[in-house]
Amino acid sequence: MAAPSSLASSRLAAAAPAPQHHHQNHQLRLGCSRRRAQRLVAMAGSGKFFVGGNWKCNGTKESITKLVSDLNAATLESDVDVVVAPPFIYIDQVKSSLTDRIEVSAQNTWIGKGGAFTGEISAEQLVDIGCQWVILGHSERRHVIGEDDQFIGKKAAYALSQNLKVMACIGELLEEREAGKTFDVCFKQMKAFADNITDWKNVVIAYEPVWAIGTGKVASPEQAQEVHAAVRDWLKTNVSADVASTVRIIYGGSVNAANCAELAKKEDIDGFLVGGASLKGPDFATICNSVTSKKVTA
Ligand SMILES: O=C(CO)COP(=O)(O)O
Repeated sequence: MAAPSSLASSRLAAAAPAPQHHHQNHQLRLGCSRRRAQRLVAMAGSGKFFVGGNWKCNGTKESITKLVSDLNAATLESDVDVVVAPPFIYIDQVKSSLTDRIEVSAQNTWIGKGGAFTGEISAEQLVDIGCQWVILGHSERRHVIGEDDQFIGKKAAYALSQNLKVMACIGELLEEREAGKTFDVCFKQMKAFADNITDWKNVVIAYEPVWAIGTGKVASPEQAQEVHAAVRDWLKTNVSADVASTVRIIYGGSVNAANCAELAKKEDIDGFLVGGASLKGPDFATICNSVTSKKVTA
């Protein structure tokens, strides 16, 4: 989505305001709340539903050939941005075989300009091979590899400076949730991003509670909505009302073809970051097309 493409999205079209009584009628007809309708209008161009597939450290040349061919054959709703994140070594293969309808992301990048950093991949190199996005701050990088908030924030600043778009991940551990610290943890992670990001137009925030990742234990729509709304309020207070109303906040953690529609209906859930289910083309397409749930009720 280099330039946010035609927002002939029925989602936005439905929310288009003037004149006022039409706006209200649409809200009634679509069950779309006034706040959401206003937010969608404010998003003007950048507000498409967004679904990312994080393939993590999975796949072979053979399985990725099959997955790409399934994705190429899938019918995707027009009003959804779709991005897949293969392992670094397969990005080139995916770029050269996947439809342009779907953008490509890396799962990590180096913190600055490339050079003598053995084993790292730079933002410049990703841009060079046509990769448009990078996932940063994923919980597996934070908690398995040990990346901290500041390191991740600086990576975001550098990636954006090189014109990579960023999926900025946040989320609490189970013990943090149980200790009532969910908001504290998410806001602290948000602050590290906010300290390093000046322009949010190329940023999507992914809320991924760690206890829901790869566990089959999806957050309930209410649990996810509660955090998404809190993050949006945090942005309003700490960044700007404009960023709060326009940035997309997507949910990740055991999203699948069966649970995506209910989650997608929630007002502040603007899409998904999908792990396991993104390795199955038809399931991933179903999740992308859950944008249709937004059109019915929000
Ligand atoms: O970590 C995730 C996406 O980045 C979520 O993974 P699962 O969908 O496999 O739970």
